[in-house]
Order: sequence, then structure tokens, then C-alpha cells
Amino acid sequence: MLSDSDSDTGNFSESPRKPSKSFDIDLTVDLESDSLATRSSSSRTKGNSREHKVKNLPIKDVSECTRVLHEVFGFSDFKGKQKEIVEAAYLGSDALVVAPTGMGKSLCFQIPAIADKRGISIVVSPLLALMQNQIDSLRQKNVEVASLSSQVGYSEQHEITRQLQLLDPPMKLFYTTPERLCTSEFKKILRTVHKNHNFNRLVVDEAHCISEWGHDFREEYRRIGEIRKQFPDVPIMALTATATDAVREDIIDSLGLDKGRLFLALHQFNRPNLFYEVRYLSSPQSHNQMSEIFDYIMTFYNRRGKPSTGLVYCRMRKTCDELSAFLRGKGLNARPYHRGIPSGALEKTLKGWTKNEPGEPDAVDLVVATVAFGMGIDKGDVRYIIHYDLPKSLEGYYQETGRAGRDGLPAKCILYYSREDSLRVKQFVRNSDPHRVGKNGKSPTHDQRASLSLEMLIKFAENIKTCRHVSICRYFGEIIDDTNSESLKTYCERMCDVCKYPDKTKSRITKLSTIDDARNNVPRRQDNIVPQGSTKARERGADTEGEPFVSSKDSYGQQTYGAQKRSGPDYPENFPKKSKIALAPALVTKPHKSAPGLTKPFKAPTCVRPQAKTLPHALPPTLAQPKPQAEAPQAIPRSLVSRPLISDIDDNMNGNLVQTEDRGVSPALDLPLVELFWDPEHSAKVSVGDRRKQFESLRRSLHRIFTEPINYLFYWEKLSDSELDEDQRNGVLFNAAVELELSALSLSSTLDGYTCRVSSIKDDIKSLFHNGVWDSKDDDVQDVQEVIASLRRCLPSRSKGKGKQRSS
Ligand SMILES: Nc1ncnc2c1ncn2[C@@H]1O[C@H](COP(=O)(O)OP(=O)(O)OP(=O)(O)O)[C@@H](O)[C@H]1O
Repeated sequence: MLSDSDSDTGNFSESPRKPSKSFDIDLTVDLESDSLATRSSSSRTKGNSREHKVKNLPIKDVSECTRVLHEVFGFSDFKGKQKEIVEAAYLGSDALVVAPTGMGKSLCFQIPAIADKRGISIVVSPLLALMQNQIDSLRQKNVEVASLSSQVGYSEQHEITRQLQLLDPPMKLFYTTPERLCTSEFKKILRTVHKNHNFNRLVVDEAHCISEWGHDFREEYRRIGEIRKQFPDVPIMALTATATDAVREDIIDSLGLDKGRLFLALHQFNRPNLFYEVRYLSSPQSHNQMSEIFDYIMTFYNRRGKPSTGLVYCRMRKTCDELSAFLRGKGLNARPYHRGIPSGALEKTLKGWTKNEPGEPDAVDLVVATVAFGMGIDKGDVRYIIHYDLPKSLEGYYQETGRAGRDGLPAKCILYYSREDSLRVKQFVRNSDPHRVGKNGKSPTHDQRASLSLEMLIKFAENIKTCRHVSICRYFGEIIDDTNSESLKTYCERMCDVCKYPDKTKSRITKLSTIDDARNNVPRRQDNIVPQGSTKARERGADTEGEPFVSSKDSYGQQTYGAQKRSGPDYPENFPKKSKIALAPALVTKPHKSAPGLTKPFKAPTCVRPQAKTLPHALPPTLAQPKPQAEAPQAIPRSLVSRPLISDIDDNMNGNLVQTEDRGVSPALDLPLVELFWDPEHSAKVSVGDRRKQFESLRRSLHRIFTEPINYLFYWEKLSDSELDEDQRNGVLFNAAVELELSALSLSSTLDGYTCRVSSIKDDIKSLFHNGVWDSKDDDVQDVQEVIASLRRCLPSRSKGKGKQRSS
């Protein structure tokens, strides 16, 4: 067998360009140089100084790949298009591999890397856990592999860096993150590796992260294309499980893949062994849902006669903690998994789950996880995957359910769906950072892309006519003729609720609440709630005589908040009869002493509360002031002083911020006085009394954080570029409470749902104590980010620098 690793970059006659998949041409040998024509590309050789020219290179023998498959991995046959992909890569083609979860994409680059007689494949991977998983598995097979990440100690990093630059480095594969790959120090190392003819190929795993259309877009992934520019002769292989046409195009463009010589391997997306089912909820009622999940798991165990490995996905960390505690309390061997848990505990959970042998002491049957648990988790016998709530995209859902049944045996995928939850996710997506605009204006903005994918997921969930398998595959671009029952059978043989029990599914969907999207037009506080009489209000045509808050905008659609109808128990008798404004929020108010523009403060007679004593230092006076520890003790409200300090907060396994916070001695805070008016007309589902109560508790939660004795300066600085005076700060907190309460109301169709929503927002507010959440982009702190966004929207306009910076 003849072989060598890094061949010449172009000192051979140009082999004719053949379309994708015809990599047999790649075997063409340049007689002059004896090197393979596999790297040939005029575009790639441009700018290359031919330092790679190596004479008398032997032809590569692709049977080497099969040998590796048998001897290193112990498999008798290739799966899917593995053989073609592996050989094309071995021979030096660029390759784009789109294959369903569990197909065996890792082998597509591991085999050629091992088959290469010398040199290294550099693998870019988005997650440390994913890398570690592959590294561990390769080491078990005695494959030399290395990685550089923050988890590697300094001296080891030094040693690995040295080895990488040897003339004959020991490792076959080197794993790194996109962030490290693009640093100038690492590029310097790469230059040496390349100069030594050891840079065999670049592998981009989970390549959908490159795409602006991808659900997991990662800014740093976009920069990987720089490697193609700097090392044009180095072949690139990109792999993903979820690439629509748009994502594929984006990957090819961004990485600069050579379309003329690209090996494109597309597989069917269908996972016929997965049973998809959607369970409809009238509204998210956590206790019922948790009990139902417990019952489901127990029934499943009983049917199989033994515990089975499973996964429950939740969007929020705290739901993971609560649900896993609930299930553990009921005797199940469940553990939470999210980024708020220390890495040691996560490793233990992962190990217990991956190596799960029921009955073994450290075995974990069930992991309750956020999306942090996913990519790269390769366990064959996962028998069920439950989505406690709605993921943010169809791609995400497909990838997460893809963890099930990787051994080819049947597995169940259950999605809990309620319209309230879908509205909530929509709101997240809509409000998520919209600053990323597509390359050359070609791609849509981030929120358009994300909204589209979410919309498709919602359609998938609510569609009870089309087979779930077909819906998914169509989303990824497969053309399926649903009039042909034979071809449909290849997708689904009664392996989804729609196909297996259509009538039951039809009756189940009637449970969904009738809440519709129009209700989700939660007004942006700054846009539509204006203190009566203020300049802004006047500009918008506010009634300075009596209507407290107004909006002249009609973009709030069907919202009919405000002073439109004058009746009901809470409605003041003497409220002015004339109603000028059609659209205004239900809650109208004026923060005490704030809003200097208020020339005629509105007094709603029935709603004036008893004069609360306002402590002078309920909010710290200015940002420039010395830290409050130095202040006289009486300057800080007693209830705050007695609260635990930030350093006491338990940021461990269960992220028990809530508990710690609840240890505070007094829940009562003396807040600045406000005058309130609530329109009962628009509080049909939830009484004015309940709303007032919940509003006050939201407001209290906000005040606790932003008067927090140790860190409040940090919080205010995070929110605003400029200093705010006391009135302004009171105004911000007040307005944010208004906005958050409205948001909870608009996303709920029952009192229970509303109360549950407010309590969840309060937990999010408490999470602001964790300094890390302020700048976090993690999916599972998105609720907290929503609270921050709300606060920023409520800043006076001149101090909105931070908010703008985020979204510009
Ligand atoms: N040729 C093969 N024969 C048998 N099993 C294989 C073969 N190739 C891969 N596998 C097994 O299939 C499983 C899935 O492989 P792998 O993790 O590479 O999938 P993947 O396509 O990367 O999935 P995901 O996108 O979900 O990460 C692994 O357990 C792997 O050992």
C-alpha cells in the first residue's frame, strides 16, 4: 500500500472538475510529481508558496480506511454513506456531510485521520463536553488524540503545543474550540504544523453553528473561514445533522468550500425508530405535568419490566432542578444537568447516565437537562426523551430527540405543548438579540430566522393531520409525496401519534387553550405607557385632563387596555366620562415624586393606597456615592440589611438562589408611594385584586435586587450608561414591574397560569444576583435576559446606552 499524508498543493496537472460525489477522479495521479490530484484547485493554490511540494508521494490506498473501520473501531461495515465520505476525505476532498443524528458522523473524519500515515486532523467542536466524549472514546481505542481547552492545565498545554509543532507529531486528531482556533497564537502554531506538512485537514463538527440560518449560530464559527484563506490547500470537512438548504449554502460560502470538488453527502433525515407524540396542555401547571411525567415513566418501566434510560429537556435551569427533585422524591433515579451546576457534579451525572447499568450504585436512569446536555452525547439505549416545554426551534427539537434510539431500537419522544408556552417562547425569540443581520443582507435578521424555525415547530406541534416524521423531513427540504402510501410507509409505520391513534390525537388537541397570538402583543413599555401629562404623553396626544396613560400607536392591535370602558367594581365613580384613547395599558400609574413632566397628577380615587412610609434610602441616591457598606446602618432598610450577602448565595448543584433569597427576614419592603389605577374591564381572567397583588410582589422583587446593599452599583451600571437619580431609578423599577406584570397577564389564560408566570418572573429577578447572568448568552438564562431587557426598555432615553449597545 502506498500512502503519505500531506501531499503537494498543486504541482500537478489540474484534474478535470467533476461534480460533487464523483470523487473517483480524485484518484488521478499527477505523474510529474507523483502526488495525488486531490488538493488540486487553482483557487486554493493561489497565494500558496508551494512550500508543501513533496516529490514522489505515493498514491493513497483507500482500503486503509476499511482496515481502520475493522481494526480500530471493530465495525464490520460502513453505515449510510460513510464509506464514500471517508474515502473522499482521505483523498483530500472538501466534504459537507449532512446526516441524521446517530448516523455515525464522527467516524467520517476519525477514520481518515487515523488512516493518514502522518499529520493531524484539526477538529473544531463547539462544546468541551462533546470534545471530551470523543477524546475519551478514541483513547479507549488507543488512538493518539489531544485537545487544548480551558480544562487543560498550563504545563500540559505547553507540552501539547510543543508536540503539535514537531516534525512528526504523535497525535492523529487535535480537538479545539472555534474561539481558540482563530486566536493569533494558535494560528501561529498552525502555520508551523502546516509548514511541517502535518496539517492534514480541518474538520468542522456541528457546522450548522456557522450559519446565520442555523438554530445554534455561533459568532466565532463564522471566523473559521479564515483558515481556508490562510491555508488554501488544506481540505475542510464540515458535518451537521440539521442543515436546510439555506444552512448548507451558508456553510459552503462561509468556509469557502470548493464547490467544484466538494463531496456532498446528504442523508435522509428520518429516524423511523422514533415514536413522536405531542401531549397538549390547557395551560402549564407544573405540578400536574410533573405528576403526569412521573406516571408516564413508571408505566414505561413497568411495561419493559425494568428501568430505562431517559432524558427530560426543560428550557430553564430551575425547572430542571424542580422536576428532578420531584422525580427523585418519588423514588426515581433522576439528576439535573445544566450550566449552573459545578462541573464535578455534571461529570458524575454524565458518567452515571452514560454507563448506566440499572442497579449499579452510581447509575443515573434519568437526566433532567437544559440544552447544555446534548451535542455529542452518544448513548445507544436512550428509550425516551420528554420535552417538558417547547424548544426554541424545530432544528433544536430534532437534534434533542435525536439522542433517543441510537441503537436502532424503538424509542419514544414526547413533547408537552401548550399555547401559553408557545407564546412565551415566541416572546423570547422576538426579543432576543436582533443585531445579527445576514451576510450581505442576504440572510434574514436573527429574530426572523429564529421566529421562522419556532413557527415551524409550533405548526408541527399543532398539526394533527400530517405524520410527524413527514413534517420533520419536509422541513429539512425532503420532497415527500403524501399521496403515495407506500412511500409514506418508509417514513412512518404507525410511529407517531397522528398515524397511530388519529382520533385520540384529535380529541387531545381540543385541550389547547384558545389563547391566540394577538394577545401576545405585549406592549413595549417605553412605547405605550406614558405618564399622563408628560411631554411624551402630550406628543402622543395624551389627555392631560384625566386619562392617565395613553398611546397613539395602533400597533398594539387588539389590546384594549386602559380607560375605555367605565364600569365594574374597581372603576372610580368620578372618572372623567370622556374617553379619547382607544389603546392604553390596564395599569396606569405615576411613580412618586418622579416624572417631573407630570403637571396634573392623576388621582384614581378608589385606588389611592394608604400612605406607605417611604424610606429615604429605599434606593441608593447616586451611582457616584460610596458603596453602601460605608453608610450608616439606618440608611439601609432593615429588611435588606438582614438579607444574606451576595457571597452567601448558594450557587451550587441546585442553584438555590431562591431558597437563599427566601431566607431574608422580612419580605416587606417600604417602597416609594405610587398611585394606581386598574381597569377591571381588561382583567377579565384575573381580578384587579390579584393583579395588584402580583404587581406589588414583582415590584418588591425588583427593589430587593436594586437596593441590594453590596452589589447594587454593579447592577445599575450594568443597566445604564449614565447615572440615574433616585426618582429615575424608582421610575425604572416601577415601569419594569408594570411591563413584566403585563407580560405575565398577556401570556396567561387562567389565574393559575398567571400566578405561575409571575412567580417564575420573580425567580428570574432573583437570579440577577448571579453576576454571571447579566452578560450570559446561554439559552437557559433567557428568561433572566428578558427581565434585563425589560428593565433597559424602561430606562429614561438618555441613559439607554447599554441597551443600544446590545442591539445595534
Ligand atoms: N459503521 C458503523 N457500524 C456500527 N456502528 C457505528 C458505525 N459508525 C458509527 N457507529 C456508531 O453509531 C453511533 C453514533 O455515532 P456518532 O456519535 O458519530 O453519530 P453522529 O452522527 O455524530 O450523531 P450526532 O449528530 O447525534 O452527534 C456511535 O455509537 C457509533 O459508534
